[in-house]
Amino acid sequence: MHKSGSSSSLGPGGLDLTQAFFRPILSAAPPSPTKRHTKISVVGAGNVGMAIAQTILTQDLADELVLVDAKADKLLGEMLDLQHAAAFLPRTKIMADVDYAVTAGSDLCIVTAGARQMPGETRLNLLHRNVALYRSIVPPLVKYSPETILLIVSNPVDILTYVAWRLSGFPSNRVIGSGTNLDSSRFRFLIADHLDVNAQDVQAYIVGEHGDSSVALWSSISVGGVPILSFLDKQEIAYEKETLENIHKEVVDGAYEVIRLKGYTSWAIGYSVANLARTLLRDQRRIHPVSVIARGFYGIEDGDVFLSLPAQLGRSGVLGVANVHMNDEETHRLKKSAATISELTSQLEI
Ligand SMILES: NC(=O)C1=CN([C@@H]2O[C@H](COP(=O)(O)OP(=O)(O)OC[C@H]3O[C@@H](n4cnc5c(N)ncnc54)[C@H](O)[C@@H]3O)[C@@H](O)[C@H]2O)C=CC1
Ligand SMILES: CC(=O)C(=O)O
Repeated sequence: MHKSGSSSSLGPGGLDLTQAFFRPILSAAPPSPTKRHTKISVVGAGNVGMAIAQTILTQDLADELVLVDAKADKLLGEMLDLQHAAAFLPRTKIMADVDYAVTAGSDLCIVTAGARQMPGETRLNLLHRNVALYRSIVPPLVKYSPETILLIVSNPVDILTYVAWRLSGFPSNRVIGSGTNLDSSRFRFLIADHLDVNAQDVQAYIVGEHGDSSVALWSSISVGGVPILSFLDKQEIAYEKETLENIHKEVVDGAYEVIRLKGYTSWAIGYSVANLARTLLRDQRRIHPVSVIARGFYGIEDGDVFLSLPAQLGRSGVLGVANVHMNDEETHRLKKSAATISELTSQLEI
């Protein structure tokens, strides 16, 4: 099966309909493309893959969007359903196939395939099932797109980013996990809700594991450029540490709650990953908390552990890690989070 979204320009009897509708303008030079052609592949056409695909389409981030999944009928159905929205969307060629050849020449490959959590189950529980899948997913992506950036989403995302890095043989700047970009959005939403401000004016990071051992960086939070905790201290406005802990707990519990209620999470991760795709492919050089190789940063000395740090991203992938202020407690928690991931990573044979 190799299905494509392009319609043929040949009418009945081989008539070229393009020529019939449009007469070419007389021009000495052939028209030159105005922007670089961008191809994004999404592996896994489940809840998460499709939320990402639809956000990429509505935000006009790709010229070609490819879907790959193991289930041929589901894949074809999803492709047709998106193609049928063509009249309402920016022009994008949508293709789908179970064969990875369709992904050839991708600028960005986003991997969402894999088992997901059942209500109450942790992300780390999915590890062995999803490592097995990655052995059949990463090598063909690399074969067909040796220059691509791999953006890993399946859980446990930090360890699978390490697995993808090892299986791909890519330099570490081209293998990124969506990490706590999503947790940080949940965090910003909750802070904004408490203060009744716009979440886009809240600068706040969650770092470490995308999961239970994540770390909230309270000491560097600012709203509209005002550093919140030092402002409260200076104004002698009392706040309870417990209130802060509860907000972080709400972030950690957020995914469990959505999974309990609707069975899976999808919309927020769709926006989170589209946001990363924009920064990477449009070379925006923005800083995102995403899963990167962490050794050497913030006192982390554990092996080849991947976890989220505030990283600057651009067209070549990870450009660097920002030196955000952390107090001693935050640094300690980050190192503990690294140890949790490192222990599991070191048990894998890749
Ligand atoms: N990093 C993050 O922030 C988030 C990660 N996730 C993770 O994303 C993953 C996907 O979640 P959902 O889309 O809800 O699950 P889903 O069950 O709806 O979709 C998974 C898809 O993977 C496909 N698949 C399975 N094996 C495959 C293979 N070998 N090759 C190609 N496709 C294959 C399945 O056919 C299915 O369509 C899970 O691991 C979940 O935990 C979910 C939300 C947020
Ligand atoms: C499922 C998951 O990892 C999330 O929504 O955060």
